[in-house]
Amino acid sequence: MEDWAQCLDEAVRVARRAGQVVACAVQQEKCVRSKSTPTDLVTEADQQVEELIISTLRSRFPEHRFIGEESSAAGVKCELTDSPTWIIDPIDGTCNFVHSFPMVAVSIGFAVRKELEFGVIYHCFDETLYTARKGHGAFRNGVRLQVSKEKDVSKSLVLTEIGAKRDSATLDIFLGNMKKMLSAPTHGVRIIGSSTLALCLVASGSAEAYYQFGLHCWDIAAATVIIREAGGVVMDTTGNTLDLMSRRVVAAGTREIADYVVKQLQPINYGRDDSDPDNLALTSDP
Ligand SMILES: O=P(O)(O)O[C@H]1[C@H](O)[C@@H](O)[C@H](O)[C@H](O)[C@@H]1O
Ligand SMILES: [Mg+2]
Ligand SMILES: [Mg+2]
Repeated sequence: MEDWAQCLDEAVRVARRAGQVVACAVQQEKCVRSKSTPTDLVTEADQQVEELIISTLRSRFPEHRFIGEESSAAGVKCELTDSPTWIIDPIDGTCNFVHSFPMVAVSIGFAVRKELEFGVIYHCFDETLYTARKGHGAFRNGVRLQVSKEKDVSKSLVLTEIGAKRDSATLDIFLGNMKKMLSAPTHGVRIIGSSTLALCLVASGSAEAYYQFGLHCWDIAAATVIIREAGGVVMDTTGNTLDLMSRRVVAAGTREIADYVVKQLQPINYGRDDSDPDNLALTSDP
């Protein structure tokens, strides 16, 4: 039985270090560019922090593989194999980072034989550390986490994120999905600009559900372990098993709330993280 505790310890160390770099960089002048769309932002800090994380981990674990948001943006193939693989979002909430809006995290997930083994998410503004290892529970600053056990959707708070596509057809579907949630009626819907921190709020029992089309494997990986180890469910937006590379997710404290959310959603097609670049044309149709 492999023991990945050493890898988890290293992930915590480098996440904290990366988080401190982000917390310093947020006060500096930023060079902002866009990637897939004008609202899909990236800064030099995203690239430098990813380089810091990957170079640190690669020096400790040279035989491991790495999937990073900014490496993928630079053309490195996003491929999950059976090898021990680190799945990294160096700055989750880059738009928030650009605006100094205090919801920004470093997310480091780890998978072996395509199974998620542990996740670490560090909230850079308030130094909150979320950790979870498969079979060992989920924690926030060392205190065990428990999801909300609410089954009644009319007593639920639901979180989502907008995603990068802002064409009219996509926005109609996005707003239609939000209208379905608001007219359930749920207590409310919140968008905080960081999918990983939103998912950690579900793991903490501070919200009952999260759904999104358009996030990536590096947004989902670490948070999935944290929610599952806090007693929650993470699945595909069809209600089937989670597909880490599918760019879509539903997460909830209870299966009942997850199933309700799944039934309301109209899909938005963002393609896949592991599709070839020439398949990206598929993502033009919502
Ligand atoms: O690019 P970063 O790492 O900031 O991640 C965000 C995505 O860019 C958004 O599309 C998505 O909607 C979420 O806000 C996600 O956190
Ligand atoms: Mg990011
Ligand atoms: Mg992200």
